[in-house]
Amino acid sequence: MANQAHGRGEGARLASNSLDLSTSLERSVQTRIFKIIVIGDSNVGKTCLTFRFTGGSFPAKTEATIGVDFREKAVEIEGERIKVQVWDTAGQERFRKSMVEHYYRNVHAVVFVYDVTKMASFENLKTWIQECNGHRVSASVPRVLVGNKCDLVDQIQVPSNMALKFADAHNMLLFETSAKDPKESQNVDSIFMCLACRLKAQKSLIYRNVEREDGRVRLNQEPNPKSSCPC
Ligand SMILES: Nc1nc2c(ncn2[C@@H]2O[C@H](COP(=O)(O)OP(=O)(O)OP(=O)(O)O)[C@@H](O)[C@H]2O)c(=O)[nH]1
Ligand SMILES: [Mg+2]
Repeated sequence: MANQAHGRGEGARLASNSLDLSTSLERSVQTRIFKIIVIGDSNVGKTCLTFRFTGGSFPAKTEATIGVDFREKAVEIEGERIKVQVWDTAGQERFRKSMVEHYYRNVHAVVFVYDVTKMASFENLKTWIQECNGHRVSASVPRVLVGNKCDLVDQIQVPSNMALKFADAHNMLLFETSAKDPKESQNVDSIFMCLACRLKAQKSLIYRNVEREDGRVRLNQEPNPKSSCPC
């Protein structure tokens, strides 16, 4: 009797263990990773923006990025857990040249950053876009423009309307924000959340098209019309 009870307990434990294992396997298999690169001149605040998004604070001190720093954040969009992998790239030519190929390989989205208090960093965006295009980044890869350091209100050199015009001409959304100002942290989050939402919707559309070709229908892959996308 005791054995039987023990046997049942063991069986139940085994079943529950294998259920746990399959659930966690399923979860890890299903977690999609979106690679987002952050590009722009040195000193515009790429490291601070990525730190604000993934760590929730403004770093007390930063040094010029060498090569790349990876930061990851798991987010949940419409019930799906997604890993946003942010590639914080180096703005200085000498610290990036051996890495450039890696930045653009299999990239899912691009964030171009300029400093609103430094006109040169805005003018250089043309060069950054050229570099991106030169690495055969597909037109379907979403791109956004970020004007950082808006907290320095007395020093602004790049007017919003000029930035908006540029963003429109390049089919990008514009975010003007500050990595430093805690009141702007939600705005910083929405840069990455907006891209993650777009990528999720894009991939859902791809599934749907493929399945139509197969002659099958899976309604649960349809994009949600009541999307919680922040943009
Ligand atoms: N006032 C203000 N300063 C900022 C902001 N973001 C960054 N900074 C400052 O700008 C400087 C450069 O920031 P980083 O984030 O290291 O710049 P970066 O673009 O990563 O530079 P590289 O790694 O060399 O490409 C640091 O002194 C930051 O404290 C901001 O929103 N407001
Ligand atoms: Mg940096």
